[in-house]
Amino acid sequence: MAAALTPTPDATTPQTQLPQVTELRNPGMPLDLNWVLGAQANTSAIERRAGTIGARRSVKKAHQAAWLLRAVTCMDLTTLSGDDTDRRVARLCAKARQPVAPALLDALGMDPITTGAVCVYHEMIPAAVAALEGTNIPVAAVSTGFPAGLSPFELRLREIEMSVAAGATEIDIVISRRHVLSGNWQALYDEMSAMREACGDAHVKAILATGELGSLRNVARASLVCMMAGADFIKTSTGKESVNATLPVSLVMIRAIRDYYDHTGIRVGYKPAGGISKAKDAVTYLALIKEELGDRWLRPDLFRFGASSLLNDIERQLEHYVTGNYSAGYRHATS
Ligand SMILES: O=C[C@H](O)COP(=O)(O)O
Repeated sequence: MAAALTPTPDATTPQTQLPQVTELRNPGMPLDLNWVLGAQANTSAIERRAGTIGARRSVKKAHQAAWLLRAVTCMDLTTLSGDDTDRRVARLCAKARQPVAPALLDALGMDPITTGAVCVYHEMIPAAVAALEGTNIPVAAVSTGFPAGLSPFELRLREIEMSVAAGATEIDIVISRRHVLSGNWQALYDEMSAMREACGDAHVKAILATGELGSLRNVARASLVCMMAGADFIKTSTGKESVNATLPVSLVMIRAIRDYYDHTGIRVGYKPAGGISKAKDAVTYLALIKEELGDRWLRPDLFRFGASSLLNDIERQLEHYVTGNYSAGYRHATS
Protein backbone atom coordinates (compact mmCIF):
# COMPACT_ATOMS: atom_id res chain seq x y z
CA MET A 1 0.00 0.00 0.00
CA ALA A 2 1.29 3.47 -0.87
CA ALA A 3 2.20 5.99 1.78
CA ALA A 4 -0.03 9.03 2.24
CA LEU A 5 0.88 11.83 -0.15
CA THR A 6 3.02 14.48 1.40
CA PRO A 7 3.59 17.99 0.05
CA THR A 8 6.87 18.52 -1.72
CA PRO A 9 8.26 21.76 -3.09
CA ASP A 10 8.63 20.50 -6.64
CA ALA A 11 5.16 18.99 -7.01
CA THR A 12 1.69 20.40 -6.72
CA THR A 13 0.20 19.44 -3.40
CA PRO A 14 -3.45 18.66 -3.94
CA GLN A 15 -4.13 16.58 -0.85
CA THR A 16 -7.74 17.62 -0.58
CA GLN A 17 -10.37 19.43 -2.56
CA LEU A 18 -8.94 22.92 -2.71
CA PRO A 19 -10.79 25.71 -0.93
CA GLN A 20 -12.79 27.81 -3.35
CA VAL A 21 -10.96 31.02 -4.16
CA THR A 22 -13.04 33.88 -5.41
CA GLU A 23 -11.30 35.41 -8.37
CA LEU A 24 -12.47 38.79 -9.65
CA ARG A 25 -14.50 38.12 -12.79
CA ASN A 26 -13.06 39.45 -16.01
CA PRO A 27 -15.05 42.65 -16.66
CA GLY A 28 -13.64 42.92 -20.19
CA MET A 29 -12.38 46.12 -21.79
CA PRO A 30 -12.86 48.07 -25.02
CA LEU A 31 -11.59 46.30 -28.13
CA ASP A 32 -7.94 47.29 -28.58
CA LEU A 33 -7.24 46.56 -32.24
CA ASN A 34 -3.61 47.67 -32.06
CA TRP A 35 -2.97 45.07 -29.40
CA VAL A 36 -4.92 42.39 -31.27
CA LEU A 37 -3.20 43.01 -34.62
CA GLY A 38 0.19 43.19 -32.92
CA ALA A 39 -0.22 39.62 -31.63
CA GLN A 40 2.00 37.23 -33.56
CA ALA A 41 2.85 33.55 -33.23
CA ASN A 42 6.20 32.10 -34.24
CA THR A 43 5.07 28.60 -35.18
CA SER A 44 8.45 26.87 -35.18
CA ALA A 45 9.47 28.38 -31.81
CA ILE A 46 6.10 27.41 -30.33
CA GLU A 47 6.32 23.86 -31.62
CA ARG A 48 9.87 23.56 -30.30
CA ARG A 49 8.85 24.74 -26.84
CA ALA A 50 5.73 22.52 -26.84
CA GLY A 51 7.91 19.54 -27.73
CA THR A 52 10.05 20.02 -24.62
CA ILE A 53 7.23 19.93 -22.11
CA GLY A 54 6.21 16.27 -22.10
CA ALA A 55 9.71 15.09 -22.94
CA ARG A 56 11.64 16.84 -20.19
CA ARG A 57 9.45 16.30 -17.22
CA SER A 58 8.93 12.91 -15.68
CA VAL A 59 6.69 12.84 -12.64
CA LYS A 60 6.62 9.57 -10.76
CA LYS A 61 4.93 7.78 -7.88
CA ALA A 62 3.46 10.00 -5.14
CA HIS A 63 4.09 13.15 -7.15
CA GLN A 64 2.33 11.65 -10.14
CA ALA A 65 -0.61 10.58 -7.97
CA ALA A 66 -0.84 14.10 -6.55
CA TRP A 67 -0.87 15.65 -10.02
CA LEU A 68 -3.52 13.18 -11.17
CA LEU A 69 -5.77 14.00 -8.25
CA ARG A 70 -5.36 17.66 -9.07
CA ALA A 71 -6.37 16.88 -12.64
CA VAL A 72 -9.56 15.24 -11.36
CA THR A 73 -10.54 18.30 -9.33
CA CYS A 74 -9.97 20.44 -12.43
CA MET A 75 -12.06 18.28 -14.77
CA ASP A 76 -15.29 19.19 -16.52
CA LEU A 77 -16.55 15.62 -16.70
CA THR A 78 -18.35 15.64 -20.02
CA THR A 79 -20.94 13.84 -22.05
CA LEU A 80 -21.86 15.45 -25.35
CA SER A 81 -23.42 12.73 -27.44
CA GLY A 82 -26.52 12.67 -29.58
CA ASP A 83 -27.71 9.61 -27.65
CA ASP A 84 -27.32 11.12 -24.17
CA THR A 85 -30.11 10.15 -21.79
CA ASP A 86 -31.11 11.22 -18.29
CA ARG A 87 -29.78 7.91 -16.99
CA ARG A 88 -26.39 8.38 -18.61
CA VAL A 89 -26.18 11.90 -17.18
CA ALA A 90 -27.16 10.60 -13.74
CA ARG A 91 -24.37 8.00 -13.91
CA LEU A 92 -21.90 10.68 -14.98
CA CYS A 93 -22.96 12.88 -12.08
CA ALA A 94 -22.54 9.99 -9.63
CA LYS A 95 -19.01 9.69 -10.97
CA ALA A 96 -18.46 13.45 -10.56
CA ARG A 97 -19.50 13.18 -6.91
CA GLN A 98 -17.10 10.31 -6.31
CA PRO A 99 -14.57 10.28 -9.15
CA VAL A 100 -12.01 8.14 -7.34
CA ALA A 101 -12.90 5.01 -5.37
CA PRO A 102 -12.91 5.67 -1.59
CA ALA A 103 -10.53 2.75 -1.04
CA LEU A 104 -7.97 4.39 -3.33
CA LEU A 105 -8.36 7.75 -1.60
CA ASP A 106 -7.97 6.07 1.78
CA ALA A 107 -4.82 4.35 0.62
CA LEU A 108 -3.50 7.70 -0.61
CA GLY A 109 -4.39 9.42 2.65
CA MET A 110 -6.77 11.73 0.85
CA ASP A 111 -10.06 13.34 1.77
CA PRO A 112 -12.94 12.93 -0.69
CA ILE A 113 -12.73 14.98 -3.89
CA THR A 114 -15.12 15.82 -6.71
CA THR A 115 -14.64 16.84 -10.32
CA GLY A 116 -14.61 20.55 -11.19
CA ALA A 117 -17.97 20.41 -13.01
CA VAL A 118 -20.20 18.26 -15.18
CA CYS A 119 -20.61 19.42 -18.78
CA VAL A 120 -23.70 18.54 -20.83
CA TYR A 121 -25.97 19.70 -23.64
CA HIS A 122 -28.79 22.11 -22.81
CA GLU A 123 -31.48 19.42 -22.78
CA MET A 124 -29.58 17.43 -20.17
CA ILE A 125 -29.28 20.29 -17.64
CA PRO A 126 -32.32 19.30 -15.51
CA ALA A 127 -31.05 15.73 -15.16
CA ALA A 128 -27.60 16.99 -14.15
CA VAL A 129 -28.97 19.56 -11.71
CA ALA A 130 -31.15 16.90 -10.05
CA ALA A 131 -28.31 14.39 -9.83
CA LEU A 132 -25.90 16.93 -8.33
CA GLU A 133 -28.31 18.31 -5.75
CA GLY A 134 -26.65 18.83 -2.39
CA THR A 135 -23.17 19.20 -3.89
CA ASN A 136 -21.22 22.27 -4.98
CA ILE A 137 -20.45 20.74 -8.35
CA PRO A 138 -21.47 23.22 -11.07
CA VAL A 139 -23.39 22.21 -14.16
CA ALA A 140 -21.77 23.55 -17.32
CA ALA A 141 -23.84 23.63 -20.51
CA VAL A 142 -22.67 23.93 -24.07
CA SER A 143 -25.02 26.50 -25.59
CA THR A 144 -25.10 28.71 -28.72
CA GLY A 145 -25.74 26.03 -31.32
CA PHE A 146 -22.84 23.82 -30.23
CA PRO A 147 -20.67 22.65 -31.91
CA ALA A 148 -20.84 24.73 -35.15
CA GLY A 149 -22.39 27.85 -33.64
CA LEU A 150 -24.22 28.66 -36.85
CA SER A 151 -27.82 28.89 -35.66
CA PRO A 152 -29.41 32.37 -35.75
CA PHE A 153 -27.70 34.80 -33.41
CA GLU A 154 -30.89 35.64 -31.50
CA LEU A 155 -31.52 31.92 -30.92
CA ARG A 156 -28.00 31.45 -29.63
CA LEU A 157 -28.48 34.23 -27.10
CA ARG A 158 -31.85 32.81 -26.10
CA GLU A 159 -30.29 29.36 -25.67
CA ILE A 160 -27.82 30.84 -23.18
CA GLU A 161 -30.64 32.47 -21.21
CA MET A 162 -32.59 29.20 -21.19
CA SER A 163 -29.54 27.22 -20.04
CA VAL A 164 -28.98 29.64 -17.17
CA ALA A 165 -32.68 29.50 -16.25
CA ALA A 166 -32.49 25.69 -16.23
CA GLY A 167 -29.69 25.78 -13.65
CA ALA A 168 -26.39 25.88 -15.54
CA THR A 169 -23.92 28.13 -13.74
CA GLU A 170 -21.25 27.81 -16.41
CA ILE A 171 -21.91 28.29 -20.11
CA ASP A 172 -19.53 27.07 -22.81
CA ILE A 173 -20.24 29.15 -25.92
CA VAL A 174 -18.80 28.61 -29.39
CA ILE A 175 -17.50 31.56 -31.35
CA SER A 176 -18.22 32.19 -35.05
CA ARG A 177 -15.08 30.93 -36.73
CA ARG A 178 -15.85 33.00 -39.84
CA HIS A 179 -15.29 36.25 -37.90
CA VAL A 180 -11.74 35.07 -37.19
CA LEU A 181 -11.09 33.72 -40.67
CA SER A 182 -12.22 37.02 -42.22
CA GLY A 183 -10.35 39.13 -39.66
CA ASN A 184 -13.59 40.76 -38.49
CA TRP A 185 -12.43 41.30 -34.91
CA GLN A 186 -15.15 43.84 -34.18
CA ALA A 187 -17.84 41.26 -35.05
CA LEU A 188 -16.16 38.66 -32.83
CA TYR A 189 -15.91 41.18 -29.98
CA ASP A 190 -19.58 42.20 -30.34
CA GLU A 191 -20.73 38.57 -30.46
CA MET A 192 -18.69 37.60 -27.41
CA SER A 193 -19.84 40.68 -25.46
CA ALA A 194 -23.50 39.88 -26.16
CA MET A 195 -23.02 36.29 -25.09
CA ARG A 196 -21.26 37.31 -21.92
CA GLU A 197 -24.15 39.64 -21.14
CA ALA A 198 -26.72 36.90 -21.80
CA CYS A 199 -24.89 34.68 -19.28
CA GLY A 200 -25.53 37.12 -16.43
CA ASP A 201 -23.92 35.68 -13.32
CA ALA A 202 -23.07 32.38 -15.01
CA HIS A 203 -19.41 32.14 -15.97
CA VAL A 204 -18.72 31.99 -19.67
CA LYS A 205 -16.12 29.84 -21.41
CA ALA A 206 -15.37 30.87 -24.99
CA ILE A 207 -14.69 27.88 -27.24
CA LEU A 208 -12.41 29.01 -30.06
CA ALA A 209 -12.50 25.73 -32.03
CA THR A 210 -8.81 26.28 -32.70
CA GLY A 211 -8.60 23.44 -35.23
CA GLU A 212 -10.74 25.57 -37.54
CA LEU A 213 -9.01 28.94 -37.12
CA GLY A 214 -6.36 28.50 -39.79
CA SER A 215 -3.23 29.65 -37.93
CA LEU A 216 -1.68 30.04 -34.50
CA ARG A 217 -1.65 33.80 -35.07
CA ASN A 218 -5.44 33.70 -35.44
CA VAL A 219 -5.64 31.66 -32.22
CA ALA A 220 -3.62 34.35 -30.39
CA ARG A 221 -5.78 37.17 -31.76
CA ALA A 222 -9.09 35.41 -31.14
CA SER A 223 -7.98 34.63 -27.56
CA LEU A 224 -7.29 38.31 -26.90
CA VAL A 225 -10.55 39.50 -28.45
CA CYS A 226 -12.62 37.03 -26.39
CA MET A 227 -10.87 38.12 -23.20
CA MET A 228 -11.37 41.81 -24.06
CA ALA A 229 -15.08 41.00 -24.50
CA GLY A 230 -15.28 39.49 -21.03
CA ALA A 231 -14.71 35.73 -21.35
CA ASP A 232 -14.08 34.11 -17.95
CA PHE A 233 -12.32 31.19 -19.62
CA ILE A 234 -10.96 30.53 -23.08
CA LYS A 235 -11.32 26.95 -24.28
CA THR A 236 -9.62 25.24 -27.18
CA SER A 237 -12.21 23.02 -28.81
CA THR A 238 -15.63 21.45 -28.86
CA GLY A 239 -14.19 17.95 -29.11
CA LYS A 240 -15.97 17.68 -32.48
CA GLU A 241 -13.35 19.32 -34.71
CA SER A 242 -10.90 17.09 -36.58
CA VAL A 243 -8.05 18.65 -34.55
CA ASN A 244 -8.84 19.48 -30.93
CA ALA A 245 -6.60 20.44 -27.98
CA THR A 246 -2.87 20.41 -28.76
CA LEU A 247 0.16 21.63 -26.83
CA PRO A 248 1.20 24.30 -29.39
CA VAL A 249 -2.30 25.78 -29.40
CA SER A 250 -2.33 25.65 -25.61
CA LEU A 251 0.97 27.49 -25.43
CA VAL A 252 -0.41 30.28 -27.64
CA MET A 253 -3.61 30.58 -25.62
CA ILE A 254 -1.99 30.56 -22.20
CA ARG A 255 0.56 33.14 -23.33
CA ALA A 256 -2.36 35.31 -24.45
CA ILE A 257 -3.84 34.81 -20.97
CA ARG A 258 -0.51 35.86 -19.44
CA ASP A 259 -0.35 38.90 -21.70
CA TYR A 260 -3.90 39.87 -20.73
CA TYR A 261 -3.04 39.48 -17.04
CA ASP A 262 0.11 41.60 -17.45
CA HIS A 263 -1.93 44.38 -19.10
CA THR A 264 -5.07 44.28 -16.94
CA GLY A 265 -4.30 42.42 -13.72
CA ILE A 266 -7.22 40.07 -14.52
CA ARG A 267 -6.78 36.31 -14.50
CA VAL A 268 -8.73 34.50 -17.22
CA GLY A 269 -9.09 30.73 -17.00
CA TYR A 270 -7.99 28.09 -19.50
CA LYS A 271 -9.74 24.92 -20.64
CA PRO A 272 -8.08 22.52 -23.06
CA ALA A 273 -10.75 20.13 -24.38
CA GLY A 274 -11.14 17.37 -26.89
CA GLY A 275 -9.02 14.25 -27.25
CA ILE A 276 -7.34 14.43 -23.83
CA SER A 277 -7.82 10.87 -22.62
CA LYS A 278 -4.51 9.78 -21.08
CA ALA A 279 -3.33 10.47 -17.53
CA LYS A 280 0.17 11.18 -18.82
CA ASP A 281 -1.16 13.91 -21.12
CA ALA A 282 -3.07 15.48 -18.24
CA VAL A 283 0.17 15.75 -16.25
CA THR A 284 1.89 17.35 -19.25
CA TYR A 285 -0.85 19.97 -19.48
CA LEU A 286 -0.61 20.72 -15.77
CA ALA A 287 3.16 21.09 -16.06
CA LEU A 288 2.67 23.51 -18.95
CA ILE A 289 0.30 25.63 -16.89
CA LYS A 290 2.63 25.59 -13.88
CA GLU A 291 5.62 26.65 -15.97
CA GLU A 292 3.88 29.31 -18.07
CA LEU A 293 1.27 30.76 -15.71
CA GLY A 294 2.23 29.59 -12.23
CA ASP A 295 0.51 27.71 -9.42
CA ARG A 296 -2.40 30.13 -9.06
CA TRP A 297 -3.80 28.84 -12.36
CA LEU A 298 -3.72 25.22 -11.15
CA ARG A 299 -7.06 25.52 -9.41
CA PRO A 300 -10.52 24.72 -10.72
CA ASP A 301 -11.59 28.37 -10.82
CA LEU A 302 -8.88 29.02 -13.44
CA PHE A 303 -8.17 25.69 -15.06
CA ARG A 304 -10.33 22.86 -16.37
CA PHE A 305 -9.88 19.88 -18.61
CA GLY A 306 -12.85 19.23 -20.90
CA ALA A 307 -12.84 15.46 -21.13
CA SER A 308 -15.19 12.52 -21.45
CA SER A 309 -12.80 9.60 -20.93
CA LEU A 310 -9.72 11.00 -19.15
CA LEU A 311 -11.05 10.07 -15.72
CA ASN A 312 -11.04 6.36 -16.62
CA ASP A 313 -7.31 6.36 -17.31
CA ILE A 314 -6.52 8.49 -14.27
CA GLU A 315 -8.35 6.07 -12.01
CA ARG A 316 -6.50 3.14 -13.58
CA GLN A 317 -3.15 4.84 -12.98
CA LEU A 318 -4.04 5.63 -9.37
CA GLU A 319 -5.08 2.04 -8.84
CA HIS A 320 -1.79 0.89 -10.28
CA TYR A 321 0.10 3.21 -7.95
CA VAL A 322 -1.78 1.90 -4.92
CA THR A 323 -2.02 -1.81 -5.75
CA GLY A 324 0.72 -2.40 -8.31
CA ASN A 325 -1.85 -3.80 -10.75
CA TYR A 326 -3.75 -2.36 -13.69
CA SER A 327 -7.46 -3.01 -13.81
CA ALA A 328 -9.44 -3.33 -17.03
CA GLY A 329 -10.56 0.02 -18.48
CA TYR A 330 -14.24 -1.05 -18.48
CA ARG A 331 -14.19 -1.18 -14.67
CA HIS A 332 -13.86 2.62 -14.65
CA ALA A 333 -16.38 3.44 -17.37
CA THR A 334 -18.16 6.74 -16.79
CA SER A 335 -21.26 6.12 -18.90
O1 LIG B 1 -15.63 19.88 -23.95
C1 LIG B 1 -15.32 18.72 -23.89
C2 LIG B 1 -15.09 17.85 -25.03
O2 LIG B 1 -16.21 17.76 -25.85
C3 LIG B 1 -14.69 16.47 -24.59
O3 LIG B 1 -14.00 15.87 -25.62
P1 LIG B 1 -13.53 14.32 -25.52
O4 LIG B 1 -14.82 13.53 -25.64
O5 LIG B 1 -12.64 14.14 -26.70
O6 LIG B 1 -12.88 14.10 -24.22
